[in-house]
Amino acid sequence: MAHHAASAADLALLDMLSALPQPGQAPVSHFRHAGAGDAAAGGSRSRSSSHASSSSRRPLATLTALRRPPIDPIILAASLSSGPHVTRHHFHHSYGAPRAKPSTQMPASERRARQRQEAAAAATAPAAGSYANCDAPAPEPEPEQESGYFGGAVPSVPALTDEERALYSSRQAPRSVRLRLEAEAKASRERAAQAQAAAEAQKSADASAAAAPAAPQPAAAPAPRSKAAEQLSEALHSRQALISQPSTPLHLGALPTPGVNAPPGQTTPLSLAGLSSIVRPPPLLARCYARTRIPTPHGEIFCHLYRNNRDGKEHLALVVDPAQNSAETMQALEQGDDSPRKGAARPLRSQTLDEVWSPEETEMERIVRGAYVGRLGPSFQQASPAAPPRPRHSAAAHAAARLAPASRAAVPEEEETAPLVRIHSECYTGETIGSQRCDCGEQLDEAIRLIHATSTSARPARGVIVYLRQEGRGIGLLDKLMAYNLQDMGHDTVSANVLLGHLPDARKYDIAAAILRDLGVSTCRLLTNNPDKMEALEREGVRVAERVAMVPRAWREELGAKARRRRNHARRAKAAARASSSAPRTPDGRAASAIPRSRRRALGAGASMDASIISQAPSAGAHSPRVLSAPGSGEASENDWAGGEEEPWESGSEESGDGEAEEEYVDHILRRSGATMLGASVTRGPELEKYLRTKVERMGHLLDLPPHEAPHAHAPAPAPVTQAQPHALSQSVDALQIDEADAPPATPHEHDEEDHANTDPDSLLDEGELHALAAHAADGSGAPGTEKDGVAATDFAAQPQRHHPAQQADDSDDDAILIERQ
Ligand SMILES: Nc1nc2c(ncn2[C@@H]2O[C@H](COP(=O)(O)OP(=O)(O)OP(=O)(O)O)[C@@H](O)[C@H]2O)c(=O)[nH]1
Repeated sequence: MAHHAASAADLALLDMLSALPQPGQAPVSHFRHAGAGDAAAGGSRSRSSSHASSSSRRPLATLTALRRPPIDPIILAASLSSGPHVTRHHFHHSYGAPRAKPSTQMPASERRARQRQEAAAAATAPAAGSYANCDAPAPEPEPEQESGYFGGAVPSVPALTDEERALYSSRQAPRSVRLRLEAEAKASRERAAQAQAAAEAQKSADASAAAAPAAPQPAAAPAPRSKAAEQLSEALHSRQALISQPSTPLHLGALPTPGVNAPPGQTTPLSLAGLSSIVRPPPLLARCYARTRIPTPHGEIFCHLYRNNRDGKEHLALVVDPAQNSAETMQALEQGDDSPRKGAARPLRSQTLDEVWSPEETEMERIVRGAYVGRLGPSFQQASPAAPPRPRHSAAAHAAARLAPASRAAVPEEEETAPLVRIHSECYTGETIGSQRCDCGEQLDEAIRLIHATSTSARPARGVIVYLRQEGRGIGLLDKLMAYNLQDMGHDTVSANVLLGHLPDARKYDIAAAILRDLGVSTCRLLTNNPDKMEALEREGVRVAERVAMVPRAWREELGAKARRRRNHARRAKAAARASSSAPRTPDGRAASAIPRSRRRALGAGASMDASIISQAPSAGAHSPRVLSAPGSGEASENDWAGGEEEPWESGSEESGDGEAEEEYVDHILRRSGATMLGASVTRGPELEKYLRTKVERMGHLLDLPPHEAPHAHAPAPAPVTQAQPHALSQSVDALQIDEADAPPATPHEHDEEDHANTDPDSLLDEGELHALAAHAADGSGAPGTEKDGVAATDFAAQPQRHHPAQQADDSDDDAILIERQ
């Protein structure tokens, strides 16, 4: 590097850095902010002696303006103590004789004269402290009293201790070494290429001159490599070997994630330098750190907390499978009987949880983190059989193994027992504060409920919800909140994401697949409408045997109600004719008219909500969702939830007065639906409709829009908004306004329909109904079915109450209910 003379500013800076305190004065590195005491001290100080103090103290105004010390004390301390390689050009140089620093208070004429003097001196001799002195012989030591900047004795710099050296020394090789290594690596690459070319040339020459084989060319002797280069290449090779051998047992050990609480005494191949990031990310490893039982209103689940070496987040798996705690099954697994008994599914049990993390780990420690069998109790604590770390396969290896002919033969049996799986992404707003902008809370609740609903007399419920911490489709809560503001300005979820510089969906599912693999899930029935999730899982080696649709509750309710209204109309006409001869009675002998209207409405709505467990009508296609059977409704029903066929609980309920279907409904609607979270009941509203429509129309979600949501012929689907459209925002707001203006006015008939729907007996319970039910329970005539399940109707009066337009129309009905009761 070319050396140049230091300017006056350079010197001023160096002076300040190297200013050392006079005896009895505060050291430079203290940088005390000037307080009242300082001000007083400063005030009494003479101007001539203010040099040192101006270095160690800064005027109050400057400090206040900067709000920080003038020089970072840490950097200063590091440069003062870290040794020659850091401060070579400053610390080890002689600065020559001290020179007075131009004071800002100096008269201008004096200052200019001084500068002229300095310039003349600089022109004739190398400036003190300049790089020109680098290789000059060390100057004669000057008398001590003259060598100090202040004319006083300069205390010698204490020698560095080893600890300090270790603390401050850079771990990066000096640039010269790095350049040399690079050059060597390049040269060796070139030599290898030359050798290969020579070998190929030789081969072809051999082939052409078969009769007279040419004398072998002497191979180019490999140039001797430096030790550092050898080490580097060795580390790279072992890293690559690790990655290319997916079946090598990889003990998770200390994950390279900050804050990860790794079990002690484990070493990991991942600790091989930071070189992995140069080559490619290390193999994904996910480990279950804790498992615990959570009783939910839907049933028991086991919450597993996973950590991984990819994103530093704690993801969860909610597992439903009573078999996971069976000591017998675990024993069989321990003895190497990996194959499930005929017809029985392999328990959904975390492999990493049962591993022994260190030889020092006690049984109690294992139990506390969840590695136990049976049901924990004060007098029962049994650790799970200690599993040795088993080889974990990469996604690619898993996918390859799955496609092997032997495992293909096993697929049909697997399909039968494949657990219901949902990959759910965190949504604070939807799940925790009950946002009606999305249906995330509802979907999580529905997934837990559906998994429990798979329980039959022959087979217990079995399924997993992988709860990924990918808030806002992977863009984080902050950006999601900003996306909501853009949505309020007229954008949809896709264009809002794009405007914020994200993909419409920035999520990944590799960690979800790793978690599923750890739980022993290789084939699943996936609860989703999102084709990306299915593809991602397949790519990661988890087979999606079937898609089970997630139909928004509001849509099911609405469409089911419409169909039922048509059917019930005819029925009511028949019933009215019969009513004239004999009044219908309830199972407990009361006349139907004695049942509060709210309850009758609730009973009528049963069909729609029970239809919630029936997936979307099957249609042609590889991923057509299968219809799930309703709990207690017997066999799987092929009913079209949107309305053609009669639902099982409807048949005869009006005619026979059988209260079973009604109780089933009350059980479901009051105890189960929306029981887990604030935002989990039924999500509704125009914003939700827009959210869902965007998913279907712009993100390819496999969901049929209900008739009122189907795109209007006059309103073309909005074009995708890209970052290149500067006026995208205003265009889209305009489009929104046009949309509204273009909408055909509602006919009086439509209004009738809407009012009818709002007060229709098929609609869900609203606030008034809940109050009425609570009051009914309080006067001793609690709804049958609610008490049967151990949940009093009064409990539900305390449930979060929803306000929606339908409710206003219902208010008058609620008055009627109260009057009826009196
Ligand atoms: N960026 C963005 N994300 C949203 C918005 N509304 C909801 N989300 C997020 O979208 C995610 C919803 O994901 P999932 O519940 O897995 O559902 P999905 O991807 O729609 O697919 P399904 O499996 O069919 O339910 C959650 O992380 C929400 O936080 C929005 O307006 N913008």
